[in-house]
Amino acid sequence: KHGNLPPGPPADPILGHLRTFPRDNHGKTFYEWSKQYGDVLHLNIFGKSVVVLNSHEAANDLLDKRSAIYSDRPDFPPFNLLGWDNMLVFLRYGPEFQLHRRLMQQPLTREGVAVFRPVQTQQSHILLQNLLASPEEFEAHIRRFTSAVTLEMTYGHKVTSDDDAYLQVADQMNVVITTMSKCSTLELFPSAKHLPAWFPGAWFVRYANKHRHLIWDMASKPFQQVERELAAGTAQPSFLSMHLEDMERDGTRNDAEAIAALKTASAHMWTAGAETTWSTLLIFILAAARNPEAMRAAQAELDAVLGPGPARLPTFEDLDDLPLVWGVVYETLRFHSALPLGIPHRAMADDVYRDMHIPRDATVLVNATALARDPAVYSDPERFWPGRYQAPHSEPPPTGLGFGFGRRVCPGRHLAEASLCIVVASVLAVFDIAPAKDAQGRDVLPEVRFTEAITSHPEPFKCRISPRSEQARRLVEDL
Ligand code: HEM
Repeated sequence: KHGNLPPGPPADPILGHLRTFPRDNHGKTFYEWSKQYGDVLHLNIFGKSVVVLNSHEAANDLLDKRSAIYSDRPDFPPFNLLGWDNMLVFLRYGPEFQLHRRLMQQPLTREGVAVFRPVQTQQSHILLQNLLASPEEFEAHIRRFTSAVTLEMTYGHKVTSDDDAYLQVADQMNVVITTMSKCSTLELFPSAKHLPAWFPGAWFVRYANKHRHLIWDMASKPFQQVERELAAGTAQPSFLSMHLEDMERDGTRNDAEAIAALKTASAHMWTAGAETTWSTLLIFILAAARNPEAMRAAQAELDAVLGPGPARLPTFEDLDDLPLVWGVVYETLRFHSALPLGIPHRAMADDVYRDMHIPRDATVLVNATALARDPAVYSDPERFWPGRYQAPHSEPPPTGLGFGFGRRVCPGRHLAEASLCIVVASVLAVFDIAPAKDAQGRDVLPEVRFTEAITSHPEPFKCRISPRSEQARRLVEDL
């Protein structure tokens, strides 16, 4: 009655695509399949429909234009076990979703996030100092940047040393997030518990039970501290303090349900924002080490705006004059997404698209690898080319493939873009990033290898990060 399901590779009559479902390289495999079968693919996993969208057209048509029926989420058993099912990212579409979405979105508008600029600027300066002192530890320094920025933006808590108590809880949270995000795409399906033994086992059940208390440490202790600081009049402006002050004003401060939602939303800033921003900044460093020419063009632009040398460090006010720095940020998002298959959506009703039947309850994935190479949108897609977003080429920024679609689009995208942009501008202003050298002094280009999970980041790699000039070194030393 609804027409045929979208095409896909041949399926086993009983197991469906279970054996064909790629165990790694999901994005690349789906992309290859899409060239053969079309941009909308259908897979059957234990009788459950999985639809993979491989073009901007399909993603926009379904997730944006028909968002009224594509804004639900499937269940996420591993994360439910952790007690995270009441976090926005995992919430089913409905009134609770609306409440959490409002809480997240309100302070994080394009204009609203400007209040966090001093925190991002200060922490980016600490990042520069750390990179100068021990450049080979860039991964840890970037981790510290995202942790400190998230803690201060969410709770107004300033990290002043590595022994900071909240930083330690945050570090533990980071480990949990990284470990849990190793759940493969297949483990996200409720049918995962029926998977045969050759699939990764139910390791996450034990792991989740052991670590579920952490999120409450993260949610409760800083929350109480901000309440105390507000009472004493010493609270720094933060996501949480701004919301609590608003609630005081509209008389909802004693509404237990609203307070519980706010506590969860604050902890969620962490689980949703820190890992993704860290991964994306590592992807930037990898891209920079592999594409020094592309970076030199952005560095020339920085010198023109800041004065040669550079004469000073960039500020947020400079960013409007730095289209190539934005180009590097956009190319980083396009080069590899920290969420290569986005976060799964769920179809809330039967639908027909281009004569194809999309069944109700189908899990709908967006394949960022394919969108990054969409011939209708990007020319010469394998080339890392920050200039593609400027006139006369004016290719569109990879907002959808980076931050998602429709009513579930990432509410932290303006905050994330601000962090990415100020770090990329500051790092490129003072450092050259180059491939590591082998024993014979030859360049060793870092390989393009990423971890395979819900979130994804580069496998450990080496590169050289060194000051661009004596003036650049002094600028960082004098911070
Ligand atoms: C570079 C950094 C980031 C990237 C690449 C990223 C990407 C994404 C993507 C692809 C989605 C899925 C959208 C969809 O379902 O269509 C998402 C959702 C989400 N992101 Fe981000 N994000 C980043 C940073 C942040 C930050 C800093 C926050 C903190 C406020 C945040 C909060 C969220 C939340 C709460 C959701 C779930 C929204 C919902 O289900 O309605 N993200 N993000």
